[in-house]
Amino acid sequence: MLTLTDLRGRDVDIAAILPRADQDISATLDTVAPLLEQVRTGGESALLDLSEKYDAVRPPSLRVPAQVLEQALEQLDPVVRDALDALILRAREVHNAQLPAASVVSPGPDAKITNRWVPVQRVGLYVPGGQAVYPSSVVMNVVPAQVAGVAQLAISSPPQKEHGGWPHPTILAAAQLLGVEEVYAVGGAQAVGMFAYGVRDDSGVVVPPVSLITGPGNIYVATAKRAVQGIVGIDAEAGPTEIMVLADSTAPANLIAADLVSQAEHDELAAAVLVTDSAELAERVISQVEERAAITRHLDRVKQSLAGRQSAALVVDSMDTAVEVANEYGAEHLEIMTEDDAAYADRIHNAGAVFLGHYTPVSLGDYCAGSNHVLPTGGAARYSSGLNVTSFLRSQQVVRYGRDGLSQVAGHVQALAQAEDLPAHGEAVAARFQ
Ligand SMILES: NC(=O)c1ccc[n+]([C@@H]2O[C@H](COP(=O)([O-])OP(=O)(O)OC[C@H]3O[C@@H](n4cnc5c(N)ncnc54)[C@H](O)[C@@H]3O)[C@@H](O)[C@H]2O)c1
Ligand SMILES: N[C@H](CO)Cc1c[nH]c[nH+]1
Ligand SMILES: [Zn+2]
Repeated sequence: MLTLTDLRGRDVDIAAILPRADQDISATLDTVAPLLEQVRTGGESALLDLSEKYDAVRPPSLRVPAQVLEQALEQLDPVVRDALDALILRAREVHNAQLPAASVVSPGPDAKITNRWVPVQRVGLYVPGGQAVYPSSVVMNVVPAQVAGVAQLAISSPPQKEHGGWPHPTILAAAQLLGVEEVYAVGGAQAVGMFAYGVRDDSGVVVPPVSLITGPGNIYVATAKRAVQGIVGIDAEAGPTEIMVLADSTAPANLIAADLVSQAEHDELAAAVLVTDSAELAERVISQVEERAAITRHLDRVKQSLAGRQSAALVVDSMDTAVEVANEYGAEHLEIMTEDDAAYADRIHNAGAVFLGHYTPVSLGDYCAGSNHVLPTGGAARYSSGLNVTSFLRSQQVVRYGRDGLSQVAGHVQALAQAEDLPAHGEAVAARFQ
């Protein structure tokens, strides 16, 4: 199932041997582009047709009525409600601390630059719901958006045949718990298209377009987000889940196996990777993974994920090489289980989030650590962050110089305008003193 790749003694190009799925975003663009075009040109009826095709149900309407949201919360299992309350509390505390402060700088006399943080006005939050149910992703999207001060939040999640064509009731209950009233029963690439282009009919706007789309999803969702980037902003490409465990010979094989299987159950395309300098540990992990995978509830998905090209146990010459591999891979989640986790963590540049020690499994971060579980995948952790409060803010500079302030630098502006052969720039300054 999980294959051992022994790289010891081999002089390899690390980037070339990294385990990655065959079906990535580039390979999926051809499938997703026509769906987006169908939504752009066909509006509401196209969205309903696509739900029928991909979710096997035509929802009663795009928007979920208020009473359906209210009823979902009323009927929510109290144990799940307690868990959601606990998650919301921790997530709010963590995300409140991320709010950046404004700065005011006077770089000279009679000169002031204010750097302020302005929330995006309207955002579309995607909550997955194809193979599993993700109320936790409601919280992970909504809490940072609310802390940032976003005025309009809209959620979209796939319609469910067993629930009358509405998104799963636990997702609706989580939305209601957080006070989000605008919820749509649309999934996949079509939901991304709906948010990006908006929907109009003869009587006017049905769904206003958003400025930013955030949230996780499968390969179709992540691909659609890449495709609409530029029309709208996106948080990051947060596609099929990845876990990499960086471990030395001191690590417990049973816990590593449990964590690899835990993330493999998300999706056939999920990636579970171990990188270690201990062949003996790798062999023990592989055998424990096999035992667990054989009896786990979603064994078909798990087996496909572990057998796919994206999953592997990599054995390398040294822990230095293991760190190099981890940085080159840029995992969504990187667990570190070594004799000195903090020291290894200091050497990690590229990872969506880092989980240290035996008591910090990724599934804790998925649900209740307080950290955000919407994280970049496919190597995007090299340049993107996990979802956070600043994902919903823009830095905006407000500039004010007075007459004295401008006169101090007028000569420099003239000199640079001449040097760039843009004399009208200099003349605009000179005009103030004529
Ligand atoms: N990176 C992160 O932060 C993060 C967090 C949570 C979950 N995830 C990932 O989210 C994903 C959830 O996936 P899911 O499938 O359960 O739900 P989903 O809501 O992401 O996807 C379901 C939608 O996919 C579309 N779809 C399915 N098959 C299709 C096809 N052949 N062609 C076009 N569209 C198709 C359908 O429209 C359906 O509504 C998993 O991959 C999981 O690993 C990632
Ligand atoms: N592991 C996922 C992030 O890739 C998040 C999640 C939600 N529910 C369970 N897990
Ligand atoms: Zn998970």
